[in-house]
Amino acid sequence: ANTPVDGAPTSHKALGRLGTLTDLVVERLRVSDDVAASKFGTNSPIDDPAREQQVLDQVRQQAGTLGLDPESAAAFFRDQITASKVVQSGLFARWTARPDEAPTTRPDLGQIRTRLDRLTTELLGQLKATQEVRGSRVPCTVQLALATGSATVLERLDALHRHALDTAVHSVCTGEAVTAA
Ligand SMILES: C=C(O[C@@H]1C=C(C(=O)O)C=C[C@H]1O)C(=O)O
Repeated sequence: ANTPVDGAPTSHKALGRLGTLTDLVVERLRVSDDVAASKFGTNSPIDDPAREQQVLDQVRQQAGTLGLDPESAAAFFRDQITASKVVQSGLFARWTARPDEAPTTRPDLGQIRTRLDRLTTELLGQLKATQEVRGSRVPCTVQLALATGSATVLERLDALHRHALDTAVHSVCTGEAVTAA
């Protein structure tokens, strides 16, 4: 599926019925690189509880409109937030240890958050679209392994982003984010 993010088309890459969902999860992790670049060397902390609350409020509201259980959707997004902070702290550590690898430009956090808000809507759409397959535990586990495995190869994820991806998808098949309202 072609999902316009930031005006630019992104092509569907990861395989199987959870491929598009996984692509969006990876996209959000990549945006976390930009978040880290916007905060590194500034007073902005990696942890921003007020912003997290705003993200989760948007999630609960839009989930309800879609007929997804708001708390299950919020649980999925708490994992996305945890995964984003895994990426951010990993990159902070990397850039502190090797300043030559640190970003030389500082993107605007406000613009990045607008992009994250659009990804929230797209991710919720995919939670809705995958409700059926996510509800069947064994097929879901197989599809998730296929999607994350192919995304890891095709997107050339490094160890940090692979670890963050595992964190981000860990409740996809557990029923946590599955239930209809
Ligand atoms: C991505 C950010 O960093 C953290 C992660 C968040 C997220 O994944 O949505 C929200 C707030 C921060 O705790 C941010 O500050 O926007």
